[in-house]
Amino acid sequence: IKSCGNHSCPHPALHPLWQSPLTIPGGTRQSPINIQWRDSVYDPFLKPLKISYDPTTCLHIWNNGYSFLVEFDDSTDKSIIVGGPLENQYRLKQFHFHWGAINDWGSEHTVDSKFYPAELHLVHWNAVDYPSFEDAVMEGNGLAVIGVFLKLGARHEGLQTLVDALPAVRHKDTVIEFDEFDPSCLIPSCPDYWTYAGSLTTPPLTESVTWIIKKKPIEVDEDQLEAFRTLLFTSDGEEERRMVDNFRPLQPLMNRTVRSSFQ
Ligand SMILES: NS(=O)(=O)N=C1NCCCN1
Ligand SMILES: [Zn+2]
Repeated sequence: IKSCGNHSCPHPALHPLWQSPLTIPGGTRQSPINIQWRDSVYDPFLKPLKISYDPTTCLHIWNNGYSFLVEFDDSTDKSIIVGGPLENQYRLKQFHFHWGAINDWGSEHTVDSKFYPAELHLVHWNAVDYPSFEDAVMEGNGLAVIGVFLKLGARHEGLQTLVDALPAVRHKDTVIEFDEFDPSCLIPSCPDYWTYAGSLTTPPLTESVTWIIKKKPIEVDEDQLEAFRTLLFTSDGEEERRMVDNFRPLQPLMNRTVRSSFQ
């Protein structure tokens, strides 16, 4: 995607960078969506989600010009999730965040039309059926993304390890080694989640994601959210553009039902 040039940016949801021309033409299962709590359907056959991450699979943290992401060695089944709505196990590839310029918005999914100030995505791929992440990205059951909402509250000690590394990846395409991090510290212990069939929310926007959205948010403090907002979309030497409002507009639900794991 080209940078959006230097026009004044309208409301983030209208920002051309995230606008519909990039939606897969004829898309019937695009993400993100608004989760209307009362329209979600309790499914008693949904299993608890089982998460087992090995912190030694953590590789590096980098700024890819959309977000900052922590990438994992996905050459083995050391860091996986299984259960929940999933038919088999999925390998952790990376996690990243989406956030706003201010605390009134920033998440990609909304709950009863409420935005959270940020949202964490843990991206996994189906290594049982497909040989690589790149292959899985093209398949309807190729990916599973856990979404966790961030709300303003107490400081999150696990997140602080990440926040402390952000100045080193301030510019697009900067990377630092990052190891021994267990992202399960960022996932609420409450087992409740919603799940639905959707898509990636950044290119290639493919309709390959089983979304698992945790009902309970994690709490982070104002300084930690502000640290996200010190990152840049731009490379070193370019005119600085703050990395904020990196969330895609809500997409139509169309013929989909959101299931809940709880009553
Ligand atoms: N925000 S998202 O849906 O996770 N989008 C992604 N696009 C590229 C691969 C990883 N994830
Ligand atoms: Zn994301």
